[in-house]
Amino acid sequence: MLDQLLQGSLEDAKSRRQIRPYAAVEAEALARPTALDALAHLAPADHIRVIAEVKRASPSRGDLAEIAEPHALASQYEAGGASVVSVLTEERKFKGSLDDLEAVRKAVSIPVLRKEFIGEEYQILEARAAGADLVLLIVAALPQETLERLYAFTLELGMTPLVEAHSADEVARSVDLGAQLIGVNARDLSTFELDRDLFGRVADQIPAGVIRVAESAVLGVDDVVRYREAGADAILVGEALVTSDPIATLASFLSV
Ligand SMILES: O=P(O)(O)OC[C@@H](O)[C@@H](O)c1c[nH]c2ccccc12
Repeated sequence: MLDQLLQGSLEDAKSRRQIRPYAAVEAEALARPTALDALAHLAPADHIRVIAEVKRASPSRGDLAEIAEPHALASQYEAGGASVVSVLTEERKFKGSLDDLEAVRKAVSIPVLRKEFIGEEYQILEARAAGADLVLLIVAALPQETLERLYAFTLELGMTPLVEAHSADEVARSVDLGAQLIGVNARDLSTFELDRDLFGRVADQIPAGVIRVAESAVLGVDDVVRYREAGADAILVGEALVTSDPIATLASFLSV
């Protein structure tokens, strides 16, 4: 499934590239104002940091919310105290788009993450051209060499890579990369199975000073407390926010 998602994202990028060639997107990316310092926004604090996600649907959970105005939702996230907004741009299964990302960028002044199945530089340039400050790099989707290349490319553009792991081995690969922001996804992107204890088992492998993000299946305050106790600096939350009053839900999470 993960491979299928990556191949789909790469095919869609290829179609866009027919219309907006590499050099054109590169020029746009380089003309953007400097990316925001996401690590500063996510620095450990006396409350948990929230990366709030604009997410319409997922292959594991189906349709979640219509979200006709992603920029309005993102503004609520910012008003509610989110540190970063994540925008799913994958079109086929998550019903997102780069247009969503651009609209969100215009609406908020906190950092914005492009959430996509990234496998080549072009997608990272597109992210920067649309105003993203961070991109997701999924360890399970990429050979280490490609991961290293895309990681370095992201840094060259002044952006922050969020490196996502789903096992002890993948956390080790993220640490080897020198990642400063590591996400542990409770959901296996190949089987969609949830492992809510994974973060707690691997958190100690992440060196001090690296920001630790617990991703997926945070539905209520109890989950936030559990992740906080296990050492999470931040959580990445989609479903719980798009299916509730986001301001109230954020307030409850930030009170932990
Ligand atoms: O909606 P949730 O369960 O709160 O999950 C958010 C986020 O962690 C999830 O969307 C996610 C984490 N890693 C990903 C990689 C690709 C697509 C989606 C994801």
